[in-house]
Amino acid sequence: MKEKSNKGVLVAVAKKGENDNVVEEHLDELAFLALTADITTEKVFIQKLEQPDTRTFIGKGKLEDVKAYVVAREIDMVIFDDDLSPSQLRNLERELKCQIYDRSLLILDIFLNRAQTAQAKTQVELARYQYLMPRLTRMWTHLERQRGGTGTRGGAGEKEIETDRRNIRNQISVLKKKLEKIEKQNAVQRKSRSNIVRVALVGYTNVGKSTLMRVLSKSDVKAEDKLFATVDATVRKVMLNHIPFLLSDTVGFIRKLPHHLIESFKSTLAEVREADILLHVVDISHPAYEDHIRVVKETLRDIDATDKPIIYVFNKIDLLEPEEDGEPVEKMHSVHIEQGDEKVFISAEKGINIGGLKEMLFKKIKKRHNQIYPNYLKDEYYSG
Ligand SMILES: Nc1nc2c(ncn2[C@@H]2O[C@H](COP(=O)(O)OP(=O)(O)OP(=O)(O)O)[C@@H](O)[C@H]2O)c(=O)[nH]1
Ligand SMILES: [Mg+2]
Repeated sequence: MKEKSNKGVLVAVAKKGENDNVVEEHLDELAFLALTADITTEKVFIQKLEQPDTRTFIGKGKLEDVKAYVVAREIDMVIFDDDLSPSQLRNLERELKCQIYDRSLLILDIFLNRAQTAQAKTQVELARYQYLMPRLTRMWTHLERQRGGTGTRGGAGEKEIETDRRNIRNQISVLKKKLEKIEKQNAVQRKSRSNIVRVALVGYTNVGKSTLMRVLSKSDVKAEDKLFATVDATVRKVMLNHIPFLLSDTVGFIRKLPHHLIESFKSTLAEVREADILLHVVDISHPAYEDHIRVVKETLRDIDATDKPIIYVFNKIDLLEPEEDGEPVEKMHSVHIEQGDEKVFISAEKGINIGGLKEMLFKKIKKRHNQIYPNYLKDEYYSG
């Protein structure tokens, strides 16, 4: 649809005492998010501050720098790494006179573009309206007009904003009802599958979940070097030795995933919540993989998906530098996981140690399967 990608500028506040690497890491991720949304990063502005400025997020001097750059280079959007308050958003919009994004809105936009099923689409729309509700400004009407939504035309005065607010409120309740209906249908479907072992792939975004899904289920699942390639849940039936199980692939997690989004994705994430076994996929070649593990664990707690056996699947080992003597790097040995959980090192793309993973997974599946069908092996013996 777009002829050329949008030009963007990233802005972050480095809090006192915050490690430079961490700030850089977060900005790299933000640039990757921007790229996924078809925005190229032209420049990055970082300001060291005790606290973000309550009025304009960054200080006055820095804001002038950003403004000068935006004008000189015809920048389309300025993206802030932290979420902006409604008043910060309004002030920045007035000062910079271009589209202002924060992390949440960027993620919401990406989800909106990627959602395929009615359920995912409805969930994202709901989350987006809930996010926009307190932030109804000129920007909102502008955004809505761009995507042909219900925004008011022309300049948005208080009266128009009030009308928009009423429209959104109506939309929110319509979407909620729609979701309830979809969720009821899905719950019935899930119940009909309750007699089969269920395994869910979880993990940070872009770690290789869909690639692994494709390897394990020998199916054609989309994998891309972009964030949030997968937004909808996919479920496949897979046989391992003689035991069938269901494998689900779903949306990846990220730090500061907008709260509304997690809320409204709870029904998609039911696949994870109701799974018997989790495969927590980690990109061990990523410098921030430990942070990623932490974020995923927090999100799992958020959606009540704890207390399940977990296999940590450390993926992309092909990208690690081997040590001189040919031993895998020390990193692989130093990874700590909780007692009772297991870990395995693989490369989904290069097909390294998939056998090892399958063996580990099979043991867990068999155990669960025997709980569901205590007589299964006996039956097989008699029928065979
Ligand atoms: N080098 C290497 N790249 C891999 C490996 N596994 C996956 N990839 C690449 O990593 C990128 C992301 O893979 P996906 O399978 O889409 O990751 P995902 O976790 O499903 O990502 P989202 O759906 O966006 O959350 C793709 O470019 C894959 O080709 C691996 O073992 N080694
Ligand atoms: Mg995926």
